[in-house]
Amino acid sequence: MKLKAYNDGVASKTAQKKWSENMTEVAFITGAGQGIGEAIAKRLVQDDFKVEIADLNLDTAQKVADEINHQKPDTAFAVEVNVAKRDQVFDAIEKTVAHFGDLTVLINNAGVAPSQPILDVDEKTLELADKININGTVWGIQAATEAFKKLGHGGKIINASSQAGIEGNPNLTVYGSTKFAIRGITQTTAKELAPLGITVNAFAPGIVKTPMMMGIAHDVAQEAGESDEWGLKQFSDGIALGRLSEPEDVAAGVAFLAGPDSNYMTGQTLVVDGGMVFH
Ligand SMILES: NC(=O)C1=CN([C@@H]2O[C@H](COP(=O)(O)OP(=O)(O)OC[C@H]3O[C@@H](n4cnc5c(N)ncnc54)[C@H](O)[C@@H]3O)[C@@H](O)[C@H]2O)C=CC1
Ligand SMILES: CC(=O)C(C)=O
Repeated sequence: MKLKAYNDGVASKTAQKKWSENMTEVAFITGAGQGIGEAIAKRLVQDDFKVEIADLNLDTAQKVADEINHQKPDTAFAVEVNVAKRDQVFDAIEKTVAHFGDLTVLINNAGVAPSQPILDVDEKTLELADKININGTVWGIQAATEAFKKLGHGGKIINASSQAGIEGNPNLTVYGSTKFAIRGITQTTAKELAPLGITVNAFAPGIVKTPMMMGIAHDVAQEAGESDEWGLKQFSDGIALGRLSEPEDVAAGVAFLAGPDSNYMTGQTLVVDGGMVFH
């Protein structure tokens, strides 16, 4: 009975309709003011999406939106949001629907990545990472689900995990635990929301050239008294494809999850890491 409900939900008429009638796709992307989120926004606009550039930093979000609108007018809109705050996430998603008239995809991309040896882990760091990476994802899923229900159609939710959420990385106990949690949240909500025609998937990047990764490499290097270059090498050695990831590599995987070719996928984590972890 339950299985049937899941299957009916994923293949529901509303969800199918949304992705087969060439209607406007609208994606809300958190942490889109820089790095991977920015690349996702730019890629989705190429794929004919309208995009909400949601970030804690309104200046960078506005800059990304301006760049996109300059290339393709009226396709991007910036909004300030702290994903750790439930009310702000709901407000920002309501603003998106008010601005674009719809919401079809949520990308919970915003995150922070503290790096500390286990004995240095403190309450404040653990709580902050959980609030942003885990709670922020839950608030996003709730707010998008409410919006999809009000709009009368299904939708797609895509969450940022990491290779560090599939295999443990030294010094990343705090960060890695949040990224393991994202895969759990993705699986449970995929089952729970399938009857509403909502799919939930995650993406797991490897070592991506963004300000976040440069910060982690720096912290690890400081800890060992080595150079930043050495720090980066600790993470980049062992990538089968022999190069670090560009944000655009990840955006291509996310575009697949956001588009119709992934309609029969839910609860999965797409690893885009150049061959680091194999599961
Ligand atoms: N860079 C990498 O190598 C990898 C990154 N990831 C994940 O990909 C996602 C994006 O990472 P990057 O682009 O590298 O990070 P980044 O640090 O370069 O950019 C993150 C963006 O999120 C925003 N942000 C931070 N806290 C926020 C909050 N409370 N509310 C709203 N926005 C907030 C920041 O202002 C920034 O614009 C993260 O979830 C990260 O954990 C996963 C695997 C590897
Ligand atoms: C930042 C990150 O997700 C790593 C190192 O896997």
